[in-house]
Amino acid sequence: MNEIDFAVLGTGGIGRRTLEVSQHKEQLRPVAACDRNGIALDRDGLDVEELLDATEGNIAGDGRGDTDGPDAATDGGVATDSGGVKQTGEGAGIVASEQGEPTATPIDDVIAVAEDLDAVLIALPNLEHDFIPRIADRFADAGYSGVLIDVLKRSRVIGMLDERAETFEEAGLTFVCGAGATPGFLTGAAALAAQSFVEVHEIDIWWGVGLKSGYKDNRGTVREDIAHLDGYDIETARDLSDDEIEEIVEAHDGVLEFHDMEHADDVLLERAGICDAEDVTVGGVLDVRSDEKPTTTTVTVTGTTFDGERATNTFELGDETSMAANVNGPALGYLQSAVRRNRAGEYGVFGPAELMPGF
Ligand SMILES: NC(=O)c1ccc[n+]([C@@H]2O[C@H](COP(=O)([O-])OP(=O)(O)OC[C@H]3O[C@@H](n4cnc5c(N)ncnc54)[C@H](O)[C@@H]3O)[C@@H](O)[C@H]2O)c1
Repeated sequence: MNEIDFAVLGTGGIGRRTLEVSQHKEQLRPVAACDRNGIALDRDGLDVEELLDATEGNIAGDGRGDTDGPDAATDGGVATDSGGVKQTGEGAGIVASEQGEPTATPIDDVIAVAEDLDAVLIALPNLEHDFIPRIADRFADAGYSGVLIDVLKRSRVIGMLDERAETFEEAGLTFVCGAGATPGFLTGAAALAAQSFVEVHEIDIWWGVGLKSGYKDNRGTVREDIAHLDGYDIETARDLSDDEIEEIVEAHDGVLEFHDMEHADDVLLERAGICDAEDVTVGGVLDVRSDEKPTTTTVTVTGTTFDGERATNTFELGDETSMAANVNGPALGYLQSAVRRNRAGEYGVFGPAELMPGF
């Protein structure tokens, strides 16, 4: 496959690792990356190592994905150090890199060079449900006709993207939604595990993540997960200060357990025709004090075979595989498949249960 030039929107806990994992994929060339405060651009390929060094422990933002302002892209503000985040160089995030330029309009700046891009991976926080759909609108309005791919989690966003399918088709845009680990990798695994059956009764996704780098380096991820705890929702989670988040983590001794999460695995499996959304459950355990997984990530698919046997197929991840590996490997794998589809003239909205990721 020909080389793929891609951009990453958001270089926090996920986006930084996207860039790092892409270094292991010959055909992928990261040429643009932005965060809330800045943008790095190089048509010959970013110096990923330099960018990662400059942003180590130095992520611009508070995990909110601020959408204030007239064009709803960024507040252009400067992140503060309130969460104990080390600031290296001047300013926060990408602007600390030699390649970074400050900007008040990072997403617009990527859109301005989008005609040179084959794909754009969106690794932005998602505490406003229409944030990513609105970003997609802006790429489509600007005439972008490549791949957009996100790692968002919430079920209700998928419908908002589906509503835009016709617009994407007309624009020649291929959108892959929910293409991280869960939803994403594990949704795809469930779709594959379902193939033994003629009827699927139940799909259970149970994940374990150990993230010693904690809230300060994974702000969007931890803030959004807290929204699933009893007594919280995305509005209350969005309003929490960094200190309040650290207090919640402290109150749980660093281990947060979640049940019945609103993860889009359910609607993505339903739209792929595998089972009803209500037959899918997602839960898991996040340990922000240790890199060791607190529980093994498992997907179980229970169904009935054509000859009447009821059985459960199980897919399990190795405990040594990190969240960064299980989100970014698949996200880049789906990105490659999506570029193939796009080049073959297939446009619209796809979910991770509908295409196999490339390697
Ligand atoms: N599907 C999965 O399996 C999976 C797993 C983990 C995380 N995620 C999702 O990935 C997303 C990112 O999480 P994270 O922990 O990397 O977040 P983070 O807070 O560490 O990083 C977010 C990045 O986005 C940038 N940003 C925020 N608002 C912006 C704006 N308006 N314009 C430009 N840049 C902006 C920030 O500067 C930062 O670089 C979250 O939505 C999280 O839920 C998905």
